[in-house]
Amino acid sequence: MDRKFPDGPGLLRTPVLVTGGAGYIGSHAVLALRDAGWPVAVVDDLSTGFRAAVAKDVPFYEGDIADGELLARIFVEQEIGAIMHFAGSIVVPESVADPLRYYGNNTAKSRALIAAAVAHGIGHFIFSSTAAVYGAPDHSPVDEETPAAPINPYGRSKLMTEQMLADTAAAHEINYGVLRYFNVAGADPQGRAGQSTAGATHLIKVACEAATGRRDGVAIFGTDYETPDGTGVRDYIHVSDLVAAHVLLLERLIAEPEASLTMNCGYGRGFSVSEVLDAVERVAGTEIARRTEARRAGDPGELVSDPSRIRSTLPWEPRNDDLDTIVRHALEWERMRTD
Ligand SMILES: NC(=O)c1ccc[n+]([C@@H]2O[C@H](COP(=O)([O-])OP(=O)(O)OC[C@H]3O[C@@H](n4cnc5c(N)ncnc54)[C@H](O)[C@@H]3O)[C@@H](O)[C@H]2O)c1
Ligand SMILES: O=c1ccn([C@@H]2O[C@H](COP(=O)(O)OP(=O)(O)O[C@H]3O[C@H](CO)[C@@H](O)[C@H](O)[C@H]3O)[C@@H](O)[C@H]2O)c(=O)[nH]1
Repeated sequence: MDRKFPDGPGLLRTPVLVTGGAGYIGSHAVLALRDAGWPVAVVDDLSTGFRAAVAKDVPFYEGDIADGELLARIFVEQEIGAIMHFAGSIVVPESVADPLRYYGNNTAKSRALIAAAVAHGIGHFIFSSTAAVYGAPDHSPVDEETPAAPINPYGRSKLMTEQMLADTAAAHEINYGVLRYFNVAGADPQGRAGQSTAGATHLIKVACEAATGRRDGVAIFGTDYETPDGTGVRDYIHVSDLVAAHVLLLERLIAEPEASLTMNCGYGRGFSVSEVLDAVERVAGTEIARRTEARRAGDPGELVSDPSRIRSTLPWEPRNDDLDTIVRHALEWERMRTD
């Protein structure tokens, strides 16, 4: 069997390099790609990821996305034709405290990766961007025409990479897909992957750790936002639906090599911090101690996607658009933890 044509002639499944494939979202992307028959390789420096998150039979390269020699070797050895770029630093308050680290790891190193991709004729590039590029919009939900106006270094570090990609695709033989994720949560419904991040800061993860006794409780960062109950509102998307969108986007980029796309990735509805904690209590069947703290630096009050573009562009049918399902899968993963 030709590994690029597992179903015979038709869709060319070029080998895909997944950067950050040992991380939370990247490890789910590896599963989704393999489930759909794509050959995959991973590069990850294991700074926040875990070797065990990547199956042993997936070619794994431990190293940095800015290491040009390593990338050149991977591109040749694995006959890479497309990149899904998940590697990066992801914590908003950390980016406020240490901005240069974020501009280094998210912007400068993405530039090195994009340069290597161009130099080696890689045709397609999918980038993990973020709703944080919208900053604190004065309306909700936000569509992609909403001017990007990030309010923290994390969002700015990602927006610059979006801009580099647009300029690069205009000048070179590469097309790209930018997906602006809203809040990613949950775990593989089959229990093959989940979020293992040490010292996680994401609300659903933190709440699940509290529900399983790994934390004393949950701090609610701000109860004075202009939202219905005063706590922050976000659009939580199940990680498996998110990575499914990546696979569809890749097919689209290959089918239409002249076209590049920037799309929100969310469900288009928001839940407040209090509603999320209620859901975790409901699903876990246990109470979570809540304490109120001041707003967190760099946090907008409400961020909800308008998903019209992705819904009209890709044949994307989310399967887990339900807060309790997201929480249930996250909790199941949490309960399987052995560390
Ligand atoms: N989790 C979310 O809610 C969310 C929302 C919007 C966007 N994103 C984006 O999605 C991507 C993946 O996020 P995640 O939640 O899986 O985070 P994660 O920390 O679990 O995964 C990131 C992975 O990248 C690796 N990595 C970091 N810097 C690297 C480097 N220089 N070279 C090689 N590997 C490196 C880490 O070891 C880790 O395995 C990030 O780019 C993030 O900005 C995440
Ligand atoms: O212990 C906690 C953690 C979070 N929150 C609140 O919960 C909401 C969600 O916070 P969090 O889960 O930390 O996500 P965000 O800060 O919204 O950022 C996430 O979502 C962004 C896209 O919206 C991504 O770009 C980021 O990488 C990702 O960290 C916010 O209102 C927070 O203030 C709490 O009240 N207590």
